[in-house]
Amino acid sequence: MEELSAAEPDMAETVIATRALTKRYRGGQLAVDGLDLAVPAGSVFGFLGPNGSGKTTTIRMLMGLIEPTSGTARVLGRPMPRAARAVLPEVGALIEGPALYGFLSGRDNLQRYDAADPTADPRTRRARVAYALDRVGLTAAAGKKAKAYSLGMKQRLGLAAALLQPRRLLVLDEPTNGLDPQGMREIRSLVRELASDGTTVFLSSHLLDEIEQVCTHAAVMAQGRLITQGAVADLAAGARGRLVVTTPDPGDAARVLKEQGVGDVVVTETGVTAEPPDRDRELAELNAALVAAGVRVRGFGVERASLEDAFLALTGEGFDVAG
Ligand SMILES: Nc1ncnc2c1ncn2[C@@H]1O[C@H](COP(=O)(O)OP(=O)(O)OP(=O)(O)O)[C@@H](O)[C@H]1O
Repeated sequence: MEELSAAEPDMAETVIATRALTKRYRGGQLAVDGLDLAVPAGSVFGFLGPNGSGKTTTIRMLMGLIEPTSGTARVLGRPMPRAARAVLPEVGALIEGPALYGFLSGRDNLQRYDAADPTADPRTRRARVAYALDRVGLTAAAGKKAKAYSLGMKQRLGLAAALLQPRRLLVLDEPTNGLDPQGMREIRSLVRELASDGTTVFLSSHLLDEIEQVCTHAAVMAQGRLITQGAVADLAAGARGRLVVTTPDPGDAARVLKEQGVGDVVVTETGVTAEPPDRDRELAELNAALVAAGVRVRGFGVERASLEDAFLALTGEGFDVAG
């Protein structure tokens, strides 16, 4: 039997699949360059990249809002934009902030939204709206005018609109952009809840730690190209962690580690970090060498690699959140 290569994931289990997807804007800007994306069913998939890396352009192609210059995109197994009519009713999307009427209450906004859907039965509208409000925790504030909502509440109302119908896939473009930490937490826990019901969630973000906290899978973009994708745990495991020594004697600690041949020794506020040795035995020896040299070691160990470490290892540069 022929084996499937990594570039040909099992379509049945892949909710979003693109092949060499490319977008060159009229001005000549190559915004997305040969993208092969594979989003597994049931995942919370983080689409990560600094501003301008091509995330929104990709999402707009996936939703059939713009045509790719070349390459293909399949969403829920169907080609986009050709099958947009059949596919989009099963996709809830929150792109570039929700369009809301500030003078209407949250509830009335949802009523209007639901009424605009020709497939939505007016007799069950009230129940659908009540359910969606409850889902995003806005029942108590449903009667307030949307213009009085905080940014986080507006964002949740936008999500409620996406949840009026049962969806197999949710596509959220920077859902926590501009929110305060509390608002970000609310959206994150909502995303987790939705995912636990089996909905695949595809969300873009320029925040590494956000992806790490909420996503099972991720793809990393830079300048229109895919750098890597896969399970978050695997991505992070691909990078080595850091040796972290907590000590009030960082200068001495750094000197001893360098003498022991340890690479990339960096003095921090609380001690020293460095490249970890390859074997555990060497780790114990390093600790012994520090103590023998009179360094007061308060903490010593290897910290698990983060997605940021993985990104650094892949690109050789920091993740520039400002783009
Ligand atoms: N309509 C357009 N016409 C021409 N160039 C565009 C257009 N939209 C985006 N671009 C350019 O394409 C590149 C990718 O932009 P895109 O918005 O897809 O990135 P992004 O990762 O979503 O960033 P952001 O988070 O800032 O939206 C950028 O260089 C941008 O300037």
